[in-house]
Amino acid sequence: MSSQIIPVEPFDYVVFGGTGDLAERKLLPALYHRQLAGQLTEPTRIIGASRTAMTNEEYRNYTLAALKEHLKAEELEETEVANFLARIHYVSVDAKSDQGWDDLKKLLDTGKDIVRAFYLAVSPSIFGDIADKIRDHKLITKSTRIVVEKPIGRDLASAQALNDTIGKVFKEEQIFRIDHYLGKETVQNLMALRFANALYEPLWNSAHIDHVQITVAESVGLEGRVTYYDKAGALRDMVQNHILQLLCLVAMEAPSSLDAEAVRDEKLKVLRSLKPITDGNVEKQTVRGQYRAGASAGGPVNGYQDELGAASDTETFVAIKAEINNWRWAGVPFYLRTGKRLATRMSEIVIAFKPIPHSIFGESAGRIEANKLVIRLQPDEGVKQWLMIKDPGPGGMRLRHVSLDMSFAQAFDVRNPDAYERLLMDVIRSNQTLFMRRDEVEAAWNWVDPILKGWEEIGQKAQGYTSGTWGPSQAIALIERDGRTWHEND
Ligand SMILES: NC(=O)C1=CN([C@@H]2O[C@H](COP(=O)(O)OP(=O)(O)OC[C@H]3O[C@@H](n4cnc5c(N)ncnc54)[C@H](OP(=O)(O)O)[C@@H]3O)[C@@H](O)[C@H]2O)C=CC1
Ligand SMILES: O=C1O[C@H](COP(=O)(O)O)[C@@H](O)[C@H](O)[C@H]1O
Repeated sequence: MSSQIIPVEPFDYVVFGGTGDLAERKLLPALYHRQLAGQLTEPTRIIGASRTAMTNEEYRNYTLAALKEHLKAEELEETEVANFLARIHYVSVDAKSDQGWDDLKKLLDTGKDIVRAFYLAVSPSIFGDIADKIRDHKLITKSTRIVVEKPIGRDLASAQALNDTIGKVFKEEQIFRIDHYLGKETVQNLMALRFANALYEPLWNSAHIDHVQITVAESVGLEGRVTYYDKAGALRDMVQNHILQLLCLVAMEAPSSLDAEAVRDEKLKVLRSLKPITDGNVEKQTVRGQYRAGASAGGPVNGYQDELGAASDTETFVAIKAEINNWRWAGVPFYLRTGKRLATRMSEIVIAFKPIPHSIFGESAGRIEANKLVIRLQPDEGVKQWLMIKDPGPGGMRLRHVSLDMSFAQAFDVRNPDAYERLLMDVIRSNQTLFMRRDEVEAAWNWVDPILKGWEEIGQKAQGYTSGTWGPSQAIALIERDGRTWHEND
């Protein structure tokens, strides 16, 4: 089964930070995949831009090396690779001086009538410089967009300042704030599951749902992003953006359509309904953790501070009991957790339904488990609905908890595209549905800021946990205090 690929109109994608990690690992491979899928049309160009001096030829070799490193050999079809490399250009540009900007303008002027996208795959500290240079060198055409990577700020004030800086040069409808989780297939499927089926929506509220769990577990550690991560920590790195976006998709009302404003209006209402976690309850409702030496699938691993080479209290794990103050969700806790160097790489959303009100089965039938809907985001994307059924056979009424499984890999014989593939093309299509609007980002910080402040004020320390486990024991206590348990990997 395959879905139809609709080509996009020709574009110039200028990737500031074209020699950086994100471009190498994600952006160039994603754009190549779109070439392979037949989605790129003539005269599309991809223009790397950063300070390093390089010729077009050298950047094509860099791109080829990135494709070889990050894609499977069978994906590198000779003709497609050659066609893709022909689209690649490079301009040495410094965000902080006038170096290279005239060259960039000259190159872009040869594609004046096509869509122009500027991707800021650079440190946020130079977003403002780049936006100003784009304006000063008159690089904005009537079909220009700008793509902004996370982190958008480190608190509400800095996010507002960053949004102001970019907003001085670009209109909101030209600004695409990436949250790559929104580009993941299963995350979009969450909307399909909720709003393309009549089955769940009547049950999707506090009358029928006991609680929700959102877990984004990583088995990797710092992965070289030491300087950034130690200043950020798990709350800023994962919760403020990805996890809150997942929470919004679970909790929002049905938007009137898939239109960007309709969807983002509904997400915003959820963010604004989150009950603040402030000094008084921050200790009870949040857990900070940091990995210590332990094991990963590849063998023994160092602790966070050994990797960092310095003492640090930055959290690499966070668990939170969040609550939403509205009619649909009053009294339904959302347990959130994310961390690095956990037992396995696994992201999932668990909708835990309430138990049946009365059992007609005797004790011999066994324990009746409450229904659960498990939406697996990665790996092994799919959906499992846990139900009670009768154990087959003549041995009387014995009940069993079993799952109806829908594995996407088995149901659809297609490659699961990387999130960036979808998002990069949505920018060209000018579709902002899967991008964050300014007010959403700021509403998310508005909820996160008091937690950060609370941690500082009460001096809440990161609890050590052994690498390769599920985080500090306090995270288990957080949910068990409420008579519930984290869903086990099955
Ligand atoms: N890497 C990842 O997995 C992710 C990254 N991000 C975000 O993406 C952005 C880029 O991250 P990443 O690729 O890891 O960073 P890197 O440090 O690997 O790359 C930074 C890039 O910026 C360029 N650069 C630095 N200074 C200037 C300047 N003055 N003018 C022009 N170009 C400059 C560098 O090239 P040169 O030195 O040649 O100028 C380099 O290409 C960051 O905001 C990060 O938070 C977000 C999610 C994931
Ligand atoms: O944005 C980020 O996401 C990655 C995890 O993304 P995934 O697609 O691999 O689940 C995380 O490792 C990184 O710290 C964070 O900045």
